[in-house]
Amino acid sequence: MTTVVETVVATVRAIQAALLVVTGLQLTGYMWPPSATVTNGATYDFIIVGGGGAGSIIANRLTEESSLNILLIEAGGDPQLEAVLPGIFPTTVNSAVDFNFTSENDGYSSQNLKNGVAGLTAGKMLGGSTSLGHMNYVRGVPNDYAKWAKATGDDSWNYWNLLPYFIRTEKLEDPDILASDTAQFHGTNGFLRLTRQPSADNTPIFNAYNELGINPVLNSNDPAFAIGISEPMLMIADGIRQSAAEAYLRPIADRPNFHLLKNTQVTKVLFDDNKSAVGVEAVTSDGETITINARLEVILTAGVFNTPQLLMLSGIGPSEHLTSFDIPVISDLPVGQNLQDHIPATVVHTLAPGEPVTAPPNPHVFPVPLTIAYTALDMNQAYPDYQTINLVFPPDNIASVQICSIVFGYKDEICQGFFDGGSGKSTFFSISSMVQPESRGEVLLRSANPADPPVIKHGIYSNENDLHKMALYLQDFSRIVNTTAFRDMGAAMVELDLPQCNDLERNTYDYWKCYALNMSGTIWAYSSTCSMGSVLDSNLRVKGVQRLRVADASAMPNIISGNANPAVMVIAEKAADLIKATYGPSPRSK
Ligand SMILES: Cc1cc2nc3c(=O)[nH]c(=O)nc-3n(C[C@H](O)[C@H](O)[C@H](O)COP(=O)(O)OP(=O)(O)OC[C@H]3O[C@@H](n4cnc5c(N)ncnc54)[C@H](O)[C@@H]3O)c2cc1C
Repeated sequence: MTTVVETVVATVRAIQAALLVVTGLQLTGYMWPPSATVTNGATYDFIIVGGGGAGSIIANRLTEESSLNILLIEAGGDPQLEAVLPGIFPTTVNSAVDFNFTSENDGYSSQNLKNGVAGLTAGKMLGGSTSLGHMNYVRGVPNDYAKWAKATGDDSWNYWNLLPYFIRTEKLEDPDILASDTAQFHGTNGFLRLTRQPSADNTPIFNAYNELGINPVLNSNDPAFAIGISEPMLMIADGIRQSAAEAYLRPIADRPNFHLLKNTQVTKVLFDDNKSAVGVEAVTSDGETITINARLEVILTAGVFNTPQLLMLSGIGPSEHLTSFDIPVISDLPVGQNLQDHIPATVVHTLAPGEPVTAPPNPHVFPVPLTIAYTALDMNQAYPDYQTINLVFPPDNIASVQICSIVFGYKDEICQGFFDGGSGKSTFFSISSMVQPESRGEVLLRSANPADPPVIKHGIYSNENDLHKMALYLQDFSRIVNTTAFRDMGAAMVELDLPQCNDLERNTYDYWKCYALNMSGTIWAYSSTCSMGSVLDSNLRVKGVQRLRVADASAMPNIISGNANPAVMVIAEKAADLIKATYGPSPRSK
């Protein structure tokens, strides 16, 4: 007999196939800048590789200087309907607009995920992962950025010096926050429109957290906020996803100095004898290999997995690893070596029928009521230990299966267990993630062929201390079921059949440790594979070579405790300023 999970997965696959057909109609084509005609041997002042979260911003800012000619090269094409409508993000996973990377099965962690691996989704289209991400906008705490300043030895990377960049990016449209004392920390004239989606359904959740000593917070981007629960800002406005493509590329479509080459994969950065980056090699949509010259700089913004792969293919990386693929070494650097990710595990509670009442689905909004809590075992800490994303699903709602099976990639029997356990009731779906992991993974070359995906060793729980801490965090979170607010809603945790943990007494440290080890995958906050301080200097320049920068999520020295994208945006905004400062107002004279 076909299970609910199998039916839902088959339905999503059918929707994806239908959307692929709709793609041919190019319904969203009018929204995006057209592709330029770029001939073999053409020259631009700057070449930006990757039109995602960071690359779109840098393209926007550099083309503000009318004397500069900018080429942005993007491996994917236009974001289609599923990437524009915020409510149907699960249909983008494992589709044509996802690079579909996975971690390697380490035979240890993530064993209750399909094939024992985490699905490391990465967007392949204009806007990159911001065109398929989950649109939450939480910057993290000043302590995160203090670590950046320490790692780089450059105070310009601390939170307070980055604050003008946060402000510059934002166009906050939430009336409550704008009327509050914390409005001073936000911008209203930037490109990125931000809203919130308060819901009465979250009230019991706030009450439960309050009982645990975790207070409701209006603004999760208040720099004084480290511990608390809030309805976060969302990168959604007027029913449209505010991807980097929507926010930063659409408005510059008509700039004559902006050139965009879509559906083209850069395969190598080219250097002269002085180790100066002079251009790139790329494969166009019709399979032609071309070279394009950069008069001033090449800027890599291909994301956490592709940027290190591209660097290594170009001779920049760990020398022994490159030599094993007969790649001549130009600069021996620990590229790919510092991969970090939040470490999440999902717990589901059922609520009594009718508790709470949720609105019908609407593709223009975030699909369910959402809160994010930041918690620490030591409540006096200036930074959180773990984050819990709380989603409330109406009874027998298949969206919960989509999130479980497609987005998180849990095995069918796990998602069926969640679904059956919640039958006839609303469910409270909580994803608790360690936000300051000590574990590290790595990105390696699979071969010297750019068409082969990189080897990604996710590395979660490679540091045993993380597993110990995660057990404590899940045990800490489990207290919620005993709050009056949850008891009033008849809440009960859904018991899963976890072969690895079934012999352990429920709710003990050992049980949660087993649960964490087997239920943890990814929450897509990956960062730091080409970190400032080791691979890059604090001006985002690749060490040991000239005229080459990296300015995407891979540049972070360490992961931040919020969502990744706000941090990526400030890196990109600052990169643009650094580049403008280097080349001055008349770059052609340099
Ligand atoms: C499923 C998911 C959910 C997320 N949810 C959130 C969230 O709720 N909030 C949040 O803040 N962050 C979220 N993130 C993270 C956020 O989207 C990323 O941190 C951010 O997009 C990273 O920006 P980037 O520029 O480093 O990479 P990307 O945005 O991934 O952009 C890289 C771009 O480079 C292109 N590219 C790659 N290789 C090449 C090549 N060789 N040649 C040419 N182009 C190339 C890609 O196609 C892509 O467009 C999420 C991410 C994912 C995957």
